[in-house]
Amino acid sequence: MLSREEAAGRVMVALDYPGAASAEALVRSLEGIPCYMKVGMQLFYAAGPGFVTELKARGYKVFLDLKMHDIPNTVKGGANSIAKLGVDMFNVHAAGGTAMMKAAMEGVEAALAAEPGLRRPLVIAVTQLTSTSQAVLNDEIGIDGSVADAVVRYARLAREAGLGGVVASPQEVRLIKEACGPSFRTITPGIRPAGADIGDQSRIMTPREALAQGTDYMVIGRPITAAPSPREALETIIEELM
Ligand SMILES: O=C(O)c1cc(=O)[nH]c(=O)n1[C@@H]1O[C@H](COP(=O)(O)O)[C@@H](O)[C@H]1O
Repeated sequence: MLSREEAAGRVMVALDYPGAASAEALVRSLEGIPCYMKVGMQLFYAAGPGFVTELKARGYKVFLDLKMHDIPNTVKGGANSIAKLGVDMFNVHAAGGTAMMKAAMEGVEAALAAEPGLRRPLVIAVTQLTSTSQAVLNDEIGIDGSVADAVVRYARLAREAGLGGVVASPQEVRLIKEACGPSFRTITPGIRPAGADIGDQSRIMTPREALAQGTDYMVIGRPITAAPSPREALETIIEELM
């Protein structure tokens, strides 16, 4: 059983908006609910780091979702810059390999060494995007085997590189925890309350199902942001988790 506060803390609201004004309106509509805020590419590329530091200054937990995937030296520099923003969590693509993920950790360590007192962010790796189906993985991308196998392989790499968790669908949470241990965090998008539009997601579960799998955090965007009342939609999800 989760308390209301614990349940809210498991939800990461995806602020997928074209600019600061619309994102700010959503943040204001959820005021007082202790959920995580996720800033992704659309908002970050438009509003910049100022929006992130502003959320932190107002006491929000922030997941900066920029999914870095580049050569190790570049990712090290990117991770260094992100760590200096004081975010709680950020991600890279596990497909960049162990050297790239280790470089991300080095970038964080360098930032912490340069600025003692900086918050240590949890660095996580994206495994297989939750929009990727089994058929797309095998027939289009050309990776053989099951999605779950690919996800677990990436999760093991991320753990070996010293990362704290992975992004995957809730359908793979149990296998990830088995392979990497209970304290290795799972962050799961692909969350759809019963009856909600699936949209471009492929590997989905309801909030309650995802929680039952043992997920640590669930990333939820449109089921909240596109609802007539985002606050009511979030409250309903929180109730479902309690
Ligand atoms: O890293 C992510 O957050 C992410 C990884 C992934 O595999 N799938 C995925 O949907 N996401 C993000 O999670 C959010 C899901 O949004 P909705 O589909 O609107 O609930 C979006 O902001 C995506 O960018």
